[in-house]
Amino acid sequence: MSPDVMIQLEGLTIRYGNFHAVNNLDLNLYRGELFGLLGPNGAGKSSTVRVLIGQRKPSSGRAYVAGFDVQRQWSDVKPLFGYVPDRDNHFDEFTGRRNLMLFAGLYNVPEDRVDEVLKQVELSESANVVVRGYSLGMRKKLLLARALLHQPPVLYLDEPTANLDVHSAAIVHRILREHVRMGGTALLTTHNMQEVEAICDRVGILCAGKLVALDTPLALRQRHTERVVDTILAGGERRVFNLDLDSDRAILAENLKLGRVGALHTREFDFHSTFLKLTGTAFE
Ligand SMILES: Nc1ncnc2c1ncn2[C@@H]1O[C@H](COP(=O)(O)OP(=O)(O)OP(=O)(O)O)[C@@H](O)[C@H]1O
Repeated sequence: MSPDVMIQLEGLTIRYGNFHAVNNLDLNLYRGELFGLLGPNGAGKSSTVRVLIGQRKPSSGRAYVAGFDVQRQWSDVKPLFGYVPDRDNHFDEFTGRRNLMLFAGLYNVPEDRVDEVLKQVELSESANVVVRGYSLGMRKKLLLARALLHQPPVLYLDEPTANLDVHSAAIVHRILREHVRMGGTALLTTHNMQEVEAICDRVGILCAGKLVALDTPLALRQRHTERVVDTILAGGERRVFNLDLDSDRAILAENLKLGRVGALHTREFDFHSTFLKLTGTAFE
């Protein structure tokens, strides 16, 4: 294994009964990489993460973190990651600080680290408020603070910015980018395509348990973008031309030559369109 590989999935297969939720997945994640695992509902993202956090055994195949086998060397793997689940499990009747103190005790982390992570996620002012009074966004940030406590090299995050306002989402993004800038690895699942384009170094798109795309968001967008222009022709007719089709290009050129194009707008295809195209065609 290359020293830069932090997480390695080898032929990972997860079955529920006869149903393949994840089917023979090979994937390497590197140090210093923020990786987005994408896919429609039911694609197998959470099942994959469940193996990595030790909640589920693979039906076949292997998962390694820093060269340690997740099944066979769990005690070496466990301290290497922090996990932000999609649903929180805080002690509601305790303050934010007390919640973190409990975990600091479990991880043998010095108490001043608690105030550091509270500051990092901008929860210092609410540290002494009971969690029952926290908003959904504050709860999520408290989960991230907990995952960061023991400064693990790997972070797994299940939809880390769901329910967060723009400001809080920006805080999470900044923390994740900082984590990978310092050589850490982050694996996040998300349905937010803007987030993917904004912060992910690479993405893998799962569809029905199989990897259908793996690259940088930009490369995927460039490779799969349809070049489409919307026009309004003389007489008010609206027409869409696909520049990847010879026939459409020829008709558009002819209309331009005859001065019949009143307005022309090139569509900006974003990563959202790329995702829909990749996941849609994968079912065909
Ligand atoms: N415990 C389980 N028992 C049976 N089937 C399951 C179980 N957990 C997941 N599945 C099925 O496995 C498939 C993959 O589920 P998984 O939760 O991994 O998908 P996902 O990509 O995380 O979806 P989402 O985006 O909705 O969270 C789905 O069809 C799901 O119904």
